[in-house]
Amino acid sequence: MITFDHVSYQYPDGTIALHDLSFTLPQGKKIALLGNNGAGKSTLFKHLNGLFQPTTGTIFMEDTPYQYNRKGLQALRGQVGIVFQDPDAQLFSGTVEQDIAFGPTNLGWSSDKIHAQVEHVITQLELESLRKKPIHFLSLGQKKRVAIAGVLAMEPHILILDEPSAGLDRYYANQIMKHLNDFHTEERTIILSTHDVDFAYEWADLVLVMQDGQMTYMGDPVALFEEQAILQAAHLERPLLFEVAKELGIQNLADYPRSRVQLWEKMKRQTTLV
Ligand SMILES: Nc1ncnc2c1ncn2[C@@H]1O[C@H](COP(=O)(O)OP(=O)(O)OP(=O)(O)O)[C@@H](O)[C@H]1O
Repeated sequence: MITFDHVSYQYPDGTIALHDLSFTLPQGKKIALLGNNGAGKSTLFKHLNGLFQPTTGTIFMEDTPYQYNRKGLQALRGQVGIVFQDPDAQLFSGTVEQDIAFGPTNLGWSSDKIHAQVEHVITQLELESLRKKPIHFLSLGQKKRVAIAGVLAMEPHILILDEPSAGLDRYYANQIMKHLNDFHTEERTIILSTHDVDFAYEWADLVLVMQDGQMTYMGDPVALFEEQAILQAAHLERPLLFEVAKELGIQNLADYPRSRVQLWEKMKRQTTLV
């Protein structure tokens, strides 16, 4: 559980990117952060793993304020893993397998555990054919998958991903989401930013909306898409499934399937019954 208490952040050029944010991110949820370009999503994420320190306000892990000294940051980064929007910001070792091993090595794990973990994520993310390849020869989408593999290998309790599917083709975007769902447990929180409202509606337990450095919504994904004023201000459209339900005159949207597969099953059942 991470809590922001009146957190603001100002870049050195004077831009205020976070305005007095106070909220708690509960443990074990799948959280989608929505917001248009420049809303403050990446800036917020960089605070979650201690890369940025608030200009004013405090961030807590459980009840303990973040410590920005070497020891505090090392402990924090064992718990909070982040995948940046730009994979070049986090890949620096020679080959794919060396890069994936880098994080677990920094956590001081035994070589057996590191080896087992690296093998596991290489298989999971279908990186066998690339394992010996130098990072700088990889395509953007391949780099992104390696960056995600490197963070998954550390098994963080809180996993943050800044637009994980941007730059990936549909096959790998779906694969990544499947692996994230497998990775998610009641103890592990996944927080990702996305511009894809359809995906957020289907996937998330909890949705956050940012606009101009402020949090304008935090709550249930179904309730969000009834909030026309918030959607308009954040330039968000309604998800297709939500629109379909509305079109069909369904009143209780909370009971309506948020997954395409469930919706399809429901429609098939209804058609057979009619
Ligand atoms: N290094 C920086 N110096 C000054 N201003 C910055 C810097 N980085 C970001 N900003 C500004 O901070 C604000 C928030 O930017 P941020 O990158 O957090 O937004 P975002 O929601 O992640 O956007 P996107 O969806 O485009 O990735 C923007 O106004 C941006 O111009």
